[in-house]
Amino acid sequence: MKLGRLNHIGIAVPDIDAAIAHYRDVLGATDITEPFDLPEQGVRVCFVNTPTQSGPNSELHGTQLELLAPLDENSPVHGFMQKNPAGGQHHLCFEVEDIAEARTYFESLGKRILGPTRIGAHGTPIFFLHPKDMLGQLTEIMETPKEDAHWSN
Ligand SMILES: CC[C@H](C(=O)O)C(=O)SCCNC(=O)CCNC(=O)[C@H](O)C(C)(C)COP(=O)(O)OP(=O)(O)OC[C@H]1O[C@@H](n2cnc3c(N)ncnc32)[C@H](O)[C@@H]1OP(=O)(O)O
Ligand SMILES: [Co+2]
Repeated sequence: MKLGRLNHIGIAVPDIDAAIAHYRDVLGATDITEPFDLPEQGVRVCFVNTPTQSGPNSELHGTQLELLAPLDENSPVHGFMQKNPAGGQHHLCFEVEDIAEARTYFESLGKRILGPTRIGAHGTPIFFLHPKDMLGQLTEIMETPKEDAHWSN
């Protein structure tokens, strides 16, 4: 399996509107998407796109932050928020060419895969690897979008 780009950094937050105001007003983010609910994933989510090195007006954005708030106590983020009420870095998401091949690969290594492969917030297949098997880092694996989606308002 070949590791692809770091697609996004997942950040859990208690209040997504307050978090948007923080990234906009404190950190000066200019490319933040409207938040939306993903009930099947138990989260409310939005993306903060940072500019590329070539400046904020280029077509492709730089590193993307995925802000996540739990929808209810059944959310997979709920337990994390209980332990980290202020929120914080939640997961890393790496891209791969072929999600099925990647799933077989990690299974062959005995890594715990959390739930079925499903469509994530970027509209492509994802799965998660247990943090205890990944040096304490909850790791999302995502199939590379066929054309790089530019997430903006
Ligand atoms: C909308 C899709 C979007 C996308 O990109 O497309 C997303 O990224 S959605 C993101 C939210 N969804 C998920 O995170 C799904 C996978 N996560 C899970 O299944 C759970 O969160 C799980 C199993 C990782 C943890 O669940 P929970 O906290 O309820 O279980 P435990 O308390 O038993 O935790 C076990 C153990 O792991 C530690 N832990 C929990 N979360 C994290 C984390 N984010 N990073 C590192 N470690 C984590 C927790 O502290 C426990 O450790 P212990 O030493 O036993 O206390
Ligand atoms: Co994610």
